[in-house]
Amino acid sequence: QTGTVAANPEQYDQAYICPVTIGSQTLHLDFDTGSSDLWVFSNLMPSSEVDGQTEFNTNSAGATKKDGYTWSISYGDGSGASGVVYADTVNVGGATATSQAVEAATSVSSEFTSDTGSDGLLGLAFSSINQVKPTPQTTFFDTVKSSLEAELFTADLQSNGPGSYTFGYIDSSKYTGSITYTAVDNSQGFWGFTAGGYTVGGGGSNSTGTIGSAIADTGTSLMYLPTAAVQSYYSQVSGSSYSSSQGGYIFPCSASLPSLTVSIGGHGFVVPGSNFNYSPTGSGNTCFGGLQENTGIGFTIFGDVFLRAVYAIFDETQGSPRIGFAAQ
Ligand SMILES: O=C(CCCl)NNC1=[NH+]CCN1
Repeated sequence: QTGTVAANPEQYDQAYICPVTIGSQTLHLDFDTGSSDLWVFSNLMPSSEVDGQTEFNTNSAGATKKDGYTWSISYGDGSGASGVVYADTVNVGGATATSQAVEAATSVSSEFTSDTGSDGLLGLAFSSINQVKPTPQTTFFDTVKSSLEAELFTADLQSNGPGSYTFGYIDSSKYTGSITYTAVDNSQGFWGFTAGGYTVGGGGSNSTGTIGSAIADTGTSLMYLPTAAVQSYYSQVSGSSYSSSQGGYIFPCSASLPSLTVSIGGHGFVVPGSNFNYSPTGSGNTCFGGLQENTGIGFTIFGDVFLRAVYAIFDETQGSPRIGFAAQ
């Protein structure tokens, strides 16, 4: 089988939300290659923590409670959720898991309550970091992958317009040129890979360092790189500065933003300057940068700001996982 589902950006491309059918309900979930739990708002939550989201009905006929199973998760941005576990049929654009662990929230943090466009998350990292106790559950991809035409999924994220995820096949209309594959280190449960040198702007190679180990994370809005690369970038943006009150680099919204080219698997991938204007700060006609320092996160994260510039293939067809990128 295969699946194809639209990926609809929230405001400022903060996250990408996809329709998922669970039993007879359709919920809109944030597909997240940086985590491994499929969790949903549910009827078990206090109404004070729900702001218009669709709630999974744990009393529906097809939902089977997994007694004694619980979960609790916290994300890199400090948000979190917790609850209990059911099994139900989950259909993503035609790819169907007949008995998928659906983690019903009993509580969510304020970030999720206020994210009114999302009814939960669908984790697409490795099942080794699933947070269900006493027994970790498989991700949707792990549950269905043996039944897919090919054991892979792809992400085509667009700026300010619908993109898509596919399961089981590569859509050759979504990219130009060839796909560059590179090995994945999933020892920490993420789609980890090694990135090489970088160049700021279209000029010659002006980078000195290399980026090193990184993760591909559709659940993170921005791109977080080592300090040297980030300082090198903003040195080319007039009027930019680090704002401790805003918690990152900002610049005049009228600033001209250079592109950033990153070498992965020996191929240079260009992130256009426009990707680095994330959102207005709300003060002084300054804008918040889509590129920020990785200090304090512990990971270099190629989030949506990068992934919008490429077609990404998350591939387990070779036995060992690999990730592929192509220009789009
Ligand atoms: O938690 C992370 C970072 C992993 Cl290093 N990404 N996924 C996510 N989901 C919601 C917010 N962020």
